[in-house]
Amino acid sequence: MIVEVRGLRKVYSGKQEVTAVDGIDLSVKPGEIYGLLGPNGAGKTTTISICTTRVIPTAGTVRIAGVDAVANPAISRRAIGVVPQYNTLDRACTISENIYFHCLFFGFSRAEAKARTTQLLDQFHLGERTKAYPSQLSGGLAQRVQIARAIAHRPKVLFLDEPSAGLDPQSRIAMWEAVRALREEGITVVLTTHYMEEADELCDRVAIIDHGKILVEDTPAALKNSVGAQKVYELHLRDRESIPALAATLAGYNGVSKAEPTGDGVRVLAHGADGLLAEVLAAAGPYGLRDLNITEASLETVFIQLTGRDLRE
Ligand SMILES: Nc1ncnc2c1ncn2[C@@H]1O[C@H](COP(=O)(O)OP(=O)(O)OP(=O)(O)O)[C@@H](O)[C@H]1O
Repeated sequence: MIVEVRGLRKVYSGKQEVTAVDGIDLSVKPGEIYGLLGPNGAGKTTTISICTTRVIPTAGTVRIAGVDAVANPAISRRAIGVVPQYNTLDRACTISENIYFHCLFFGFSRAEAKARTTQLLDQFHLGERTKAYPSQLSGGLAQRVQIARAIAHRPKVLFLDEPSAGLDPQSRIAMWEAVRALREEGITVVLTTHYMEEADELCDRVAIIDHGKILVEDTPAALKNSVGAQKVYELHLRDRESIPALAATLAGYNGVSKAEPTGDGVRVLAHGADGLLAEVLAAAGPYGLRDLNITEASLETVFIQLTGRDLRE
């Protein structure tokens, strides 16, 4: 395992103590893209900050490529690259200088730093903007420069904290492609996200995290399979008093793996029996069916099943 986290805890002290990370264990295999998926405040950033030596844990251990990151932060920093949640490019330097000085900082000679900078500018399609300053870049471009800079010293593991926060959909897809290319190069990637599509599309394995704990961890496909349904029907009803009765009726239908009351209706997890939708509609009609939303079972469905909450809440 290239990243091994055991019994990790972080309690922030202050007027009110906050337990941000509450006993996390995780193991990341070399060459995989590993995602921590969870809502805001789940403890993702704190976990990554400890792994990248920026926050000291209250308890627990982190080993990166075999090195104890808490006891030997300076050594383990050579093995990791970090792209934090916010743009940390040096605004007084050009794109090219940001990468070049990073290389010098990690002990490259001037000639090596120059060659590595040229190579990265080319690899990340930044060649036309080498003399631009960070303030002149779009969010997507700045993110690309941050990734290029983070891998300049050839780390084994790249940590990305919410890499697509604030990116438009096109830049997000470009970023996914850049991250997949890093996996091809043999770089292990650990990222945090609260976008279930991102975890699903990009990650080889995902840990769902909430209130500082990992609830489940597996491949996106296995996590979705665990729900035991392909489709989710969200029924919104006018007559709220009858919701429990309707949920109980629907739960007995052939092809329904679960039917549960929600605030204003019933959520039906269905595993694709022919004609089921028509039966559900017929049953819900008398209760004042206001709206129906049908989606594929997703990591969001997994999260809702585990916590009773929406990822976005
Ligand atoms: N420096 C700090 N001091 C006190 N509390 C903190 C500190 N940093 C984070 N927290 C709290 O710890 C909890 C976990 O925060 P963390 O940033 O790790 O979560 P997150 O899942 O990354 O969420 P986000 O995506 O919003 O950053 C939150 O309740 C947060 O308010």
